Amino acid sequence: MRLIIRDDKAAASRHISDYIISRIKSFAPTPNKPFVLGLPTGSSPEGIYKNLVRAHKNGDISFKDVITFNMDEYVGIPRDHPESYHSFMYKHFFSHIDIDPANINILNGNAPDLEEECIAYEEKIKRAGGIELFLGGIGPDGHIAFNEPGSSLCSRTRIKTLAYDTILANSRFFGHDLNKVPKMALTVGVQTVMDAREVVIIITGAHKALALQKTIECGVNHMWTLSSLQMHPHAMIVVDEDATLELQVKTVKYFKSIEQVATSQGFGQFLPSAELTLKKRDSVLAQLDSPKSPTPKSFLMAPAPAAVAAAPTTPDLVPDSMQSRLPDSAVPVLGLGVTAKV
Ligand SMILES: N[C@@H]1[C@@H](O)[C@H](O)[C@@H](COP(=O)(O)O)O[C@@H]1O
Repeated sequence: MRLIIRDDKAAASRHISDYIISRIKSFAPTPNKPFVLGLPTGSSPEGIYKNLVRAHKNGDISFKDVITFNMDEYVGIPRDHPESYHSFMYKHFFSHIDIDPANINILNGNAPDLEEECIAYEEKIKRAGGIELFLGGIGPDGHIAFNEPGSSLCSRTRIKTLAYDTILANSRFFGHDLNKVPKMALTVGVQTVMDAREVVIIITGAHKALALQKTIECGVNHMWTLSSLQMHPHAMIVVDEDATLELQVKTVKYFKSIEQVATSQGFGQFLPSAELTLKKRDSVLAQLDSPKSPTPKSFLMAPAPAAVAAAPTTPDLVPDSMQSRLPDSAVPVLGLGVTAKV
């Protein structure tokens, strides 16, 4: 998991919108190979949508060959209700970009058979080839989509009763009247999110600091459903400084240094395309199976001690802020050809 820490919400949003744009561009979607994007609602992603709309208007990105699947929708309020997630998505995103309306998928909280609606949604995701990147936010209790505390970490799209905390948190959109907040929703499951090839989450504000701490520093736990991301091979959480308030200083420094070192080495959040990974795998298997290419004997031999001792230190591997923490003399590190100061 990557944790990216930015000074404030605007910078965190910018990081994510730039990242989504570069992912879509490098994927180079076509009508036959669309980019499948999972999307959230809420105040957290508003800045991201604003940036994506601006980039589209500047001619920097097209959503023509992008298929979207939204995370969730309330049950029982009209589609055109100003607080429905349909309305939210059109207001903040879909009405301002060149997406084909046929490519927009949002759960229908007024479907005659809600269970069928959920089954069909999972099937549609599968038929679209699976979600390439799922963007999400979280509730203060650590829920992802509407997967409230105690949700099964294997859950799929289904009908969900909302927790009192969530009803309370969302009442701000309904004139602070708890009676007006829908009590049920349709939501993708934790497993639906986990099945995405990549998950990117935005978390900002001190009121979400405990949820971030539980997600990152504690174990995988159904009471904090986002903690399931610890089991995802490509997860990135982007936060502002306020959201880190409950984290240990050590955790914050660790993730900051990881980002610094990775950037200095030219590794951002790099995700090779699924096709490229498969091609590489085929080529590796072919090499392993080929009698012509055994591992060269010279590679298997121990490195010459003189060469190890003479190897230069590699300050590039250590960010500037940590240079002063390096001890003084250089010694070889486990024959890796890398030396560190002691
Ligand atoms: N179902 C949504 C979630 O998907 C969202 O992450 C959460 C946080 O919203 P906000 O970003 O406004 O804090 O609200 C709702 O519960």
